[in-house]
Amino acid sequence: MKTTAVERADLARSVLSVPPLARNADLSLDVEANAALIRYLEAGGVTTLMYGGNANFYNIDLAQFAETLGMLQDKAGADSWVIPSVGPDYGRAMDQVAVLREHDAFPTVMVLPLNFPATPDGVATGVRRFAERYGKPIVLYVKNEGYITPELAGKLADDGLVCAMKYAVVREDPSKDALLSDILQKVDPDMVISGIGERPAITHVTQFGLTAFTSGSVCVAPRSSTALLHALKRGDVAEAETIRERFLPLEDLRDGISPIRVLHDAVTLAGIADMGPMLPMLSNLSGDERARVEPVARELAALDASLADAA
Ligand SMILES: N[C@@H](CC=O)C(=O)O
Repeated sequence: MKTTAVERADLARSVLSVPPLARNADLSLDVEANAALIRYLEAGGVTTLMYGGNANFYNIDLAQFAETLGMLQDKAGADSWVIPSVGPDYGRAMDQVAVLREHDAFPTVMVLPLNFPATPDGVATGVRRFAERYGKPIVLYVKNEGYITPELAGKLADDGLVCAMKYAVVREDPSKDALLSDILQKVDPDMVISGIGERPAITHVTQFGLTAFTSGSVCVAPRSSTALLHALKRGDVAEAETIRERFLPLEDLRDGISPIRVLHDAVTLAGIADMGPMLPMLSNLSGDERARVEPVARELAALDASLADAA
């Protein structure tokens, strides 16, 4: 596992996968299933694993947070980079520093965005205090308009407290995004990652100059998502658009039902690894929903497997 400090080049090296977390029936960690998903991603060329929303780190308790860090350190490949998440609330994030000190190998963590009422000044202060206590620059996750101002985000970056920003404000038309434009006046685009999967990734990279993208559906189709990243890097937008199309049936289901729940069960239904039950406050798909997701997930995984066969 990568243990060295984050460099700009690290961000663009791989699609930043955002995997679900596999659990046994009693909600304990299913180590073998998590390892199987990690191996599936790595075999598809994905070496960055960010455990955040799709793994429901929002609701993980402190003991299982520690256990998960140990498991990820143990199961990630030698060249892989694992980014766990902390928060989303301030007190919990500060408490998690003690656990991170016992698992000091991780180069950074992402601070999850809080849905409870918050102010930009309060968020900037909370992130600053967390990063100072942690002692390493963090990944700032901007998911909503008004969460933090471009100026405050830029100040955190200038002060060396932020090594990357995950930008995930959903827009009807991602090419029209005044907030992102303003952020890029204050934060180096090399530090900013498109954070909403394959759908807006091409626009974010080609029009705004973002450095790479995060994806949940990469956990079903790692080769395809990696091919999309490579196409973008060599400027082949037409090829990138063609690859992106493959993801839209699953992304449509995710957006229509629940991005996190559909991904969790899609990994199971595609036969990649059994993710098991979801940690409260989330729950697995209904029978009807599973019936809609299964063929789509299987088709995407099969398409991805055909890329391996062709290689
Ligand atoms: N939310 C996006 C990207 C990850 O954060 C996804 O799940 O595809």
